[in-house]
Amino acid sequence: MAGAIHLGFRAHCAGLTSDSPNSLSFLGNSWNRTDFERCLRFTCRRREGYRGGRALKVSCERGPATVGKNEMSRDISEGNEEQLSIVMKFGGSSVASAERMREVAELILSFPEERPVVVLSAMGKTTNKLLLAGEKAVCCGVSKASDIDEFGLIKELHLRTLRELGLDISIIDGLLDDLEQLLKEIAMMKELTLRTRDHLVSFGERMSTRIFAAYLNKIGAKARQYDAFDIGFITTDDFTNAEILEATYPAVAKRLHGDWIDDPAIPIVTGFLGKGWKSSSVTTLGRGGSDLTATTIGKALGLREIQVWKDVDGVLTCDPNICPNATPVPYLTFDEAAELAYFGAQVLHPQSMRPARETDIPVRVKNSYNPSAPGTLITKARDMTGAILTSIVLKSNITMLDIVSTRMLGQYGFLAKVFSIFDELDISVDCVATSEVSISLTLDPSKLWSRELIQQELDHVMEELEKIAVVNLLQHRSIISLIGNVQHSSLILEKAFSVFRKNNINVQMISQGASKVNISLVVHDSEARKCVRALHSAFFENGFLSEVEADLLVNGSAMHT
Ligand SMILES: Nc1ncnc2c1ncn2[C@@H]1O[C@H](COP(=O)(O)OP(=O)(O)O)[C@@H](O)[C@H]1O
Ligand SMILES: N[C@@H](CC(=O)OP(=O)(O)O)C(=O)O
Repeated sequence: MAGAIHLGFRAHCAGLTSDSPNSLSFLGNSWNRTDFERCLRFTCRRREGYRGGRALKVSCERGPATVGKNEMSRDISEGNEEQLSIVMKFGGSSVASAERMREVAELILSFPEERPVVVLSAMGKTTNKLLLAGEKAVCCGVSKASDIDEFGLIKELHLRTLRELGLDISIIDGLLDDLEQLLKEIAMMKELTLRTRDHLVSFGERMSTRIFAAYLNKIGAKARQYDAFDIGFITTDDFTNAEILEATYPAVAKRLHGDWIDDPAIPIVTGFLGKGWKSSSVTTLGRGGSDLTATTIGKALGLREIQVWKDVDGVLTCDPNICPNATPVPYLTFDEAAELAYFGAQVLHPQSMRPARETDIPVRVKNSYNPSAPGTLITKARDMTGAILTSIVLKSNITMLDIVSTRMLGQYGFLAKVFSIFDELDISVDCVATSEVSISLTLDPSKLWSRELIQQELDHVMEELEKIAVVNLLQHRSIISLIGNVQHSSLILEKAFSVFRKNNINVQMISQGASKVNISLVVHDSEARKCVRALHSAFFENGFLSEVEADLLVNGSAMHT
C-alpha cells in the first residue's frame, strides 16, 4: 500500500502536536489546514496482538516521505513492565464526597500491580447543578448571579470536600472565581449558548480531578492532573455532543505515555471534555461522556483493560429504577453493550463501546460501592450457547412516523426518497419497519443528544414527506428493546407477546436489526414502564429463562412451550 510505513510506537505518538486549524505539526512537518483535514483521515491499525509496545503500521495520505527518520528511532520495548496498564473510570456517584474519594483512592491503590490511568466525572450531581445555575443566570440579573442557589451548593460541596480531605483551598479557588465570573457574564448576556454551556459544565470535571489528584499526592501516591482538552482530545465543534476525531489517539498517547516515561505519576484525567478542532473551545461528549473518555484512552494507549466503576453491580437485566429486581449480566459482547447503550440504558454512554471494540480491549463494569461483586465483562465474543435474553431497555418520549406512499404498489424508489429527506434534514432514524408502499419509523433526535426534535423541525419533515406520502405523526411513544440472542427470536417474541396480550398492550411496531442482538418494539409511553416490568418478571423473575437455557444446553434446542 502506498504510504504505508512501520513506525516505532513513540514515533506514532509523536503525531499531532498542535491543533490550531491553520498550522500544526504532524510527525515533525508543518501542515496547512487542508493537509490537517487529510491528516484527520489517517488510519492507524493495530497489528494482531498489539499491546502498546510493538511497531504500528501507519498509513497516512502524505506518505512516508514526510516522516522524519529520527522520529522512528525511539521505541518502547515490548513487555515493558512499567507501562500504563489499565483505565479506571469513576462516575459522579463514585466521587460524590470526601468519603467516596477516600474509598476510591483506596480502591485504586489496592491494585498495586496495575498502573492505571484514572478518568473522573464531576462530583455527584454537579453537572446538573451547573446547568441549572446557567439557566438561572440567564434571567436573574448580574447582581444576583453570585447568589444562585446551585452555585452556592457547588461551592459548598467542593470546599467541604477539600476541608475533609485536609487539602488547601488554593487547589480550586481560581476555578470557583472563574465559575462565578462566567455566571455573571451569562447574566449580562442574558443567553446561554451551547458553547457557553460546555464551558460552564467543564468546571465540574476540572474541579473533581484537581481535588482527587491533590489527595493522592497528599497520601503519598504520586498523581498528575490533566484536562482532556489540553492533552489532545480533539473533537468536532458540535457543542454538548461533540465527536472525537481520529487525531485524538496519537496525541493522547504521546502526552500520557511521554509524561509517564519521563516522570511516572498516576494520570488523573477529566472525563467528558474535549477541544473543538476549529473553535479551540471546550466541548463535551454528551451526557455520561466520561465512559467514552475512558475507552478512548484505552484505545489510544493500547491498554489491557478498561474499567468503568459505577454505583450498580454491573450492567443489569433492566434499569433498576424501573425493575428493582434487576440482576447483573455477567458477560456481554461489544455489540450487545452498544445496542443496549444506544437504545437508552443510562449505564453506558451510547458511543463508548466503539473505541474498545475497534481495538478489542475488554471493558469491565464494576461497582465502586461493592468492589468484590464480579460486575459485567464486555468482550468481542462470548459463549452464546445458552444465551436467550440478556437485558430489557426502555427509551421513552420517542416520535414515530407512519408513512404510506400515495403511489401504487410496485413503485420503486419510495424508500430511497423517504430516506433522502431525512438525510437532507440531518435527522437520523432509530427503528424501521417497511412494506413496499409504507414505512413506520422512529426518529432519533440525538444527532444532537441535548435537544429534543423541536416542533418546527417536525413540521418541516412532515411537509417534505407529504409531497410523496400520507404521513401520520405519533408522539409520546417508547421503544422497548429486547437485547439478546436473536437466533431465538421466535421464542423471545412468543413469550413477549403472551405478556403483551395478558396486559392488554398493543404493540405499534416491531423491528429486528441486522445486528442480531436486538428486537425493538414500540408501545405508547403511558404503557411502557408497566410493560417493561411485566416483561422482566416473565423472562427473568420466575425461572423461565433458566429452564429454557437448561433445555438448550442439554438438548441443543429450546423444548419449552
Ligand atoms: N441496564 C442497566 N444496568 C445498570 N444500570 C442502569 C441500567 N439502566 C439504567 N441504569 C442506571 O444507570 C446508573 C449508572 O449510570 P451512571 O449514572 O451514568 O453512572 P456513573 O455516573 O457512575 O457513571 C445506575 O445507577 C442505574 O440507575
Ligand atoms: N459529568 C458528566 C459526564 C459523566 O460521564 O458523568 P457520569 O460518569 O457521572 O455519568 C455528566 O454528568 O454527564
